Amino acid sequence: MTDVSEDNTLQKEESDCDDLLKNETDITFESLGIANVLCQTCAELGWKTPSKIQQEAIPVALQGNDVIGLAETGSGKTGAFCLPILHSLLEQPQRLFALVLTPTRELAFQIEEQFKALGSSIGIKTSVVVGGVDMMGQALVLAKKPHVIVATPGRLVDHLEKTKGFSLRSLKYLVLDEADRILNMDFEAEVDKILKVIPRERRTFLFSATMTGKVKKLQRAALCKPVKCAVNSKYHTVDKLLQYYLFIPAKDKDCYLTAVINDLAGNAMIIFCSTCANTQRTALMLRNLGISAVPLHGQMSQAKRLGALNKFKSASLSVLVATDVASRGLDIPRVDVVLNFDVPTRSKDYIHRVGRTARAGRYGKSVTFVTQYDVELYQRIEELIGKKLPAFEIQHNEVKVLQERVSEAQRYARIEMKEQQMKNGKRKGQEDVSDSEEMAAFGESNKKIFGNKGGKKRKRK
Ligand SMILES: Nc1ncnc2c1ncn2[C@@H]1O[C@H](COP(=O)(O)OP(=O)(O)OP(=O)(O)O)[C@@H](O)[C@H]1O
Repeated sequence: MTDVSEDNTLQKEESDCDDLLKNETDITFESLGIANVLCQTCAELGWKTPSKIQQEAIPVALQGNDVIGLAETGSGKTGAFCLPILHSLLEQPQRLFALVLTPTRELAFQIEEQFKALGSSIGIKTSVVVGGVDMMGQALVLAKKPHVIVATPGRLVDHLEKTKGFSLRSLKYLVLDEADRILNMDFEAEVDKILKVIPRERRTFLFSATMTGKVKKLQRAALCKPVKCAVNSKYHTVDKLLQYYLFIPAKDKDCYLTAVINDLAGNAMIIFCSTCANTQRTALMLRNLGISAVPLHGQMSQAKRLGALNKFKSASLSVLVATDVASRGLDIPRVDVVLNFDVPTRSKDYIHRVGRTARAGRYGKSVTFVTQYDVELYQRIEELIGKKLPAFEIQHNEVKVLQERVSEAQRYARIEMKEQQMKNGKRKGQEDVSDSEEMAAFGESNKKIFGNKGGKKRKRK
């Protein structure tokens, strides 16, 4: 469970809450109709007042409507669907009460945490059903009939088809979180299968920071007279996010990345790359420069994925290099900076990626690296968000100075990649290099290339 009051140096000047969480009309969780016992838990979590999307969606949900919730990243959408479900569960206790579908495994665990935290006083039983984890263990947990299941669609379908005695015929609530993504990620077939085996008589909630035509399609298939609760226009980024672009020659990308990391040293940052292979290569190169970075991508084992994320969350390392597997929903309050090292090919992913910072009223910064090959993609992003971004200021001559050390680090990274490929016997770009001890040791031994400058805590800018 995250704590919005957690300190974050970049955001010193922030107030306790921003417009998204501000309450100018004395609206409280009580006045929205939420049961006292749950209001008490909100207070204990430091949630003084409902966020705007919560103010909009909770009463509509409590009246028994289907809801389409559209609000900025980090604006409390999870609470907006958790609380009405928990309230309803209190009124009508039942096992296998609600199902939440999410596009990524990490997000599933995070949403479960939120249910557990908000439902701690009412003895909620939850279960996460995601791929990459033993089916048998999950089947045993499902046999105990939790109140709430948070799942990725593929694995849930596996259980529906193969696990004896498991059925969702009594389900009362279905939530599609990051709804547009679930469809984009070829989950459509799985979602359709799930819809066929759950009752028509249920409430359905769709939530996302971005909506697509495809969601409207799903809306037609699964929703019953939904009420749209939209806090902002379709493609909005939060005001406390300072967004920049950096136009650079493609051949100097790694040098510029190193320079920007140095420039922003001391901040916790997520670097987004487009492919698993580049994620891995970039993390290796940074480690070889003495910057403590770990990769997070879909070709890593689930244990390593969670390990990388937990290390980053616990502040034991400051740089996470990730694919879009980390772009949706992850709520890590300490993220100060997002670097789009590769421009996202799907413009909407930009909104979700940069939304990993500047959450719940904090400040944040993002820099998108644009090379001569990315201009069109980048222009599409500016069009989508409806603004022209300023250039990130950097001393270009200082970047050149890094060339030699970066080349050396690139060379070591290439060797490491090859070694891993040979070890794993997989084809290029499919290896599962992550933050293994082995790799950490390699990074350590190569700190001499760069000293520890990049990884060292420096005064934040
Ligand atoms: N009413 C509230 N008061 C204070 N903090 C809140 C409140 N509601 C939610 N939060 C906190 O705000 C943060 C962001 O919430 P959440 O992860 O639900 O955002 P989101 O809108 O789902 O974002 P994304 O679109 O990126 O998934 C979390 O740390 C959560 O605990």
